[in-house]
Amino acid sequence: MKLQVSIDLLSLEQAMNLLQDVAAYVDVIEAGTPLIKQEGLKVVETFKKFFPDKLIFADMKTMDAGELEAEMAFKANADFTTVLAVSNDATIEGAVAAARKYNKYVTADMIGVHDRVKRAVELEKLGVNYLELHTGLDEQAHGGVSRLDELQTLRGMVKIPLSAAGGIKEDTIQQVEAAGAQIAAVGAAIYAAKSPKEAARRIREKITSS
Ligand SMILES: O=C([C@H](O)CO)[C@H](O)[C@H](O)COP(=O)(O)O
Repeated sequence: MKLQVSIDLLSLEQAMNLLQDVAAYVDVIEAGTPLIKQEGLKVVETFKKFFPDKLIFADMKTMDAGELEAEMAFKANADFTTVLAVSNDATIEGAVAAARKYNKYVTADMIGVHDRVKRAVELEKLGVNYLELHTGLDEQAHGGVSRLDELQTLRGMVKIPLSAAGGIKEDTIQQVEAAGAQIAAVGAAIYAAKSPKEAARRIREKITSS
């Protein structure tokens, strides 16, 4: 399982400072949606420029204009972009077309989807590369927790790789891996830790495969 650091900080400077400490422990660097909205896609370009060996994940959370927004992310050197699973199939198809054109990946973020099994099967047919089971920050603030049981269910339903995001911590990372995620996205448990470097190192240590 790959470890992704989700950077929901609000400035490129803060993000780069964080990465000096934690990049060595992660496989994927995520430019969080608020960070992209605050600073623009230059964050994605900068991450790739300074960390060319890492996969760069642009959390665009595209809801419309799928091909256009995915292309914007890939032109900024993202390896992954996200499209919201709740969006129209035409939006998903547009993002998939851009991913194929640039030979990159599109992840469908399942945030807000009610029938996740049904939508997962549809998304696989639409050609997305990854499915992200995601408990968003607002949902977490209202008691939402990681959906490990659903991760296992989806693992049995679709062949494409699964990623997990939302509230993953040092003491749950092994359950995420055991449930069948190929990527675990960890945000606050790293960037808001007293020592982000130590937190990232400990989380990395708990992952058995790579
Ligand atoms: O995608 C995210 C959220 O929608 C805000 O951008 C987070 O990066 C993702 O939920 C992981 O963050 P943590 O829950 O802090 O681990």
